[in-house]
Amino acid sequence: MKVIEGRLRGVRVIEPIVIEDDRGYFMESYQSERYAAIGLPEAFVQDNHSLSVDAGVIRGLHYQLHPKAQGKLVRVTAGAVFDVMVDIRRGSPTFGQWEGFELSARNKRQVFVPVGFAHGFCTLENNTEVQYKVDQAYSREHDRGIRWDDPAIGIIWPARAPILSPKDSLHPLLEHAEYNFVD
Ligand SMILES: Cc1cn([C@H]2C[C@H](O)[C@@H](COP(=O)(O)OP(=O)(O)O[C@H]3O[C@@H](C)C(=O)[C@@H](O)[C@H]3O)O2)c(=O)[nH]c1=O
Repeated sequence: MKVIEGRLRGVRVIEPIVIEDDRGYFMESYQSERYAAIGLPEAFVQDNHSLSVDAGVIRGLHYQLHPKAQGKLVRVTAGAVFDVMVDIRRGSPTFGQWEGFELSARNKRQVFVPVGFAHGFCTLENNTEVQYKVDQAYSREHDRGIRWDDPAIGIIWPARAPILSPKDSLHPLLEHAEYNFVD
């Protein structure tokens, strides 16, 4: 597999080896020893799967506070997204900066989003399915968000009038958000 380091420290893009034959293809989408060897968590404890019916849906920017902070291994199994992560580790030289990657069912890329990042994505196609592994279970009390369009972050999203959940349209700006990650 090919591993590309992100610009923001700890972010990784993984391109699995895809073995094609007359029937289609086979790939190992996760293998604990190999993924741990490139710096990912030893164990993931929950798998998530979401469907967004429309292109132009933005989900994010989400994170869980310590002690329930999550690392996430994200991939797309139908459709495509622009996947974004924002560094919110206090003291990080890249604090407040973002990075984004296109993930699709076609390119089979995976992104690892470490603890200390807010994460979100914008769907690029109808009926997009995102699947991701997390290394801490969901905790509603620790779940937090930052506004997708915070001008201080300045994410260039591929949608002008995105479709948002009511919750996601009400998140605070980064300067008012609660987070407890230290670099
Ligand atoms: C994330 C999550 C949500 N839920 C519930 C809460 C709610 O009733 C329903 C939908 O939740 P949300 O609106 O938060 O779902 P969604 O907006 O898809 O949230 C996800 O967004 C992406 C960008 C992430 O990074 C994920 O970690 C997660 O925060 O599912 C769980 O039961 N377990 C979970 O792990």
